[in-house]
Amino acid sequence: MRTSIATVSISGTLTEKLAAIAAAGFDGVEIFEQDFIAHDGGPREVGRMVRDHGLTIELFQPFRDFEGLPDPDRSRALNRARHKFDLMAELGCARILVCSSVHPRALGGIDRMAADFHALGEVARPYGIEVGFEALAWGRYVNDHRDAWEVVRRADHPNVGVVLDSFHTLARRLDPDTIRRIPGDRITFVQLADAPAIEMDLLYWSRHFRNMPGEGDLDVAGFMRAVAATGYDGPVSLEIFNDQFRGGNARRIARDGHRSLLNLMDRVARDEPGLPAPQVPPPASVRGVEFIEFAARGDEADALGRLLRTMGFAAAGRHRSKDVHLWRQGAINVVVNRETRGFADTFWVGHGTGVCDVGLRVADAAATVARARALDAEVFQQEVGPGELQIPAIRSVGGSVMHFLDESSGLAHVWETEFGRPAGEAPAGAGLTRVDHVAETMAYDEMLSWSLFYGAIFDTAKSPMVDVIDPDGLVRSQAIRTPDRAFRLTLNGAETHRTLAGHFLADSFGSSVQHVAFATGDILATAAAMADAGFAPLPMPDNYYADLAARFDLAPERLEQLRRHHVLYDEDETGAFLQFYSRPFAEGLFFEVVERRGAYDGYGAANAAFRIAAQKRLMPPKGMPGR
Ligand SMILES: O=C(O)c1ccc(O)c(O)c1
Ligand SMILES: [Mg+2]
Repeated sequence: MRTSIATVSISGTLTEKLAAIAAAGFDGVEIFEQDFIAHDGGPREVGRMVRDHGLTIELFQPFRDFEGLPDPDRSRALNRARHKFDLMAELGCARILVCSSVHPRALGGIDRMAADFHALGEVARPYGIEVGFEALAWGRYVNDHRDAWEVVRRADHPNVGVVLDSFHTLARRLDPDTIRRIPGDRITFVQLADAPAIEMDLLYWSRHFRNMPGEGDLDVAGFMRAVAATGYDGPVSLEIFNDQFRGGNARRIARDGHRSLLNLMDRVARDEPGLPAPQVPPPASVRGVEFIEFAARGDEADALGRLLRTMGFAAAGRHRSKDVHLWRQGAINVVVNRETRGFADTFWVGHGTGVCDVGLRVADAAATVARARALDAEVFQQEVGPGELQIPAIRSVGGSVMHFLDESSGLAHVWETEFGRPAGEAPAGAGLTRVDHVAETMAYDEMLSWSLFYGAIFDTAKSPMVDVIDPDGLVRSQAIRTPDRAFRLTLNGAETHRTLAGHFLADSFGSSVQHVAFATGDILATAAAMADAGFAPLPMPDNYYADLAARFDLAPERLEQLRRHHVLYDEDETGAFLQFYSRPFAEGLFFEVVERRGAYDGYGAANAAFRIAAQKRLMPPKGMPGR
């Protein structure tokens, strides 16, 4: 499969766009006419610049308002096409996209349009140019790929085919399986884009909100499966009109695009029978969180240790050769790394106290890294000391790392090997059993990147995005989880620096884990045990409990227990959710304790605004000593 991307998808000048596209590993580009016209350099120079990057110009586009016109508009349109074909000859490009007309004088008529395309095919033939007809979702007479194909079929010209664009098909909720009846050799070109499910005008949605396959809510994989079933073997190209991407980092957007295409084609090869076998290991199956590692120093490391102790964790040993300490409870391993060399040190210097490493239990650690590498992730390796295992790892959010452990390769013995403590001998403590979820905070414009990263590498599904109201702005939250819920992750995107998440980003110098939630089977017993050990929960105001009494049918004694332990409550048709929080530590990190009842699958979004307000009350005012 040849990968391609439209220049319109990337920010910057044409020169910058091409450099970013080439660096991301694409094979080719669609030259968007606007990008060419704005460039100061002729078509031969542009053609050379593209080829110097090792790229092919797969398509020139768009050619608008061509079909169904009365004369003299019709002959003018054919003349306009000749000009473009001359230009394409100089560029070195042999495919052009003609998008369906929105011209006020266009007359429609399927045979009239077919005759126009036959005539255009005759003009294109001596140039060796292929013309592809695309149905814009808002086209005047043609706005459905089935009609575009009928025009092409009746045009019956070897230089005329159909262009399929997933956005136009899926946005109009057309059944992508109708593509299966088009012969693959009549498909000139295939464009892919996803988009978030928002009800709005089609043209506006298309020009501002498209995103990479897997970043939105459309069934781009179903669309591409249908295309693959036709036998189409030409380039597959991203065409993403997105306001955020236009202003974003060109290299990151291009890398995300490449990753999304590889991921999509891998999923298609797995799901559509009869295609060549996938080249990379399958999406990794995550079994749970094996450890959370903090980089910390001095007083902050001591304070973290005290906090863990009040939460029921036991000090479970020191690393054989390093200043690294293990805390345990239930199946939870928290590692506090105080080393002044190596990766944790680098992380600490950049971020201060924070989660530098998350260890995941996976089905196959080596295969997980192989898939991540194939999807353009950065493999992480650090020199191992005496008595240490080389555990497969990759770079993750904000320069942190993610390690992978499995049963089969002996990596499960890491605790015994490095700490002299076999797994499974942890105390029950305050009743915390496992990590429920890990919450990462990032700038809003990084959220799609990281949700694609996790979605592509791991076997996960994402929940609809939720808006969380901070007193000083909006925070968006996207949850990602494995099918069995053994691993849950939330990504929180801050739009302003005045939100709690925004402060955290500023104070910890970039994206990283802001909180870790631990699960308990009995939150009131856990809260009581922690209180006995000296734990101070995040205090919630009485107003919150008065409102709970109004919203839910809770017995007064129950409500009083929740209030006493500062436990927040939510319920829906599937079950109930109880949660309480620690007070913030270091640069705004915190812990959460949760109990899920029934099949409750959320994160207490209804409580988030009140939790954030409570946390903000504990923050020292800006400009005061201590900040
Ligand atoms: O928004 C547009 O006009 C437009 C132009 C060309 C395309 O290929 C497309 O999908 C949309
Ligand atoms: Mg298109």
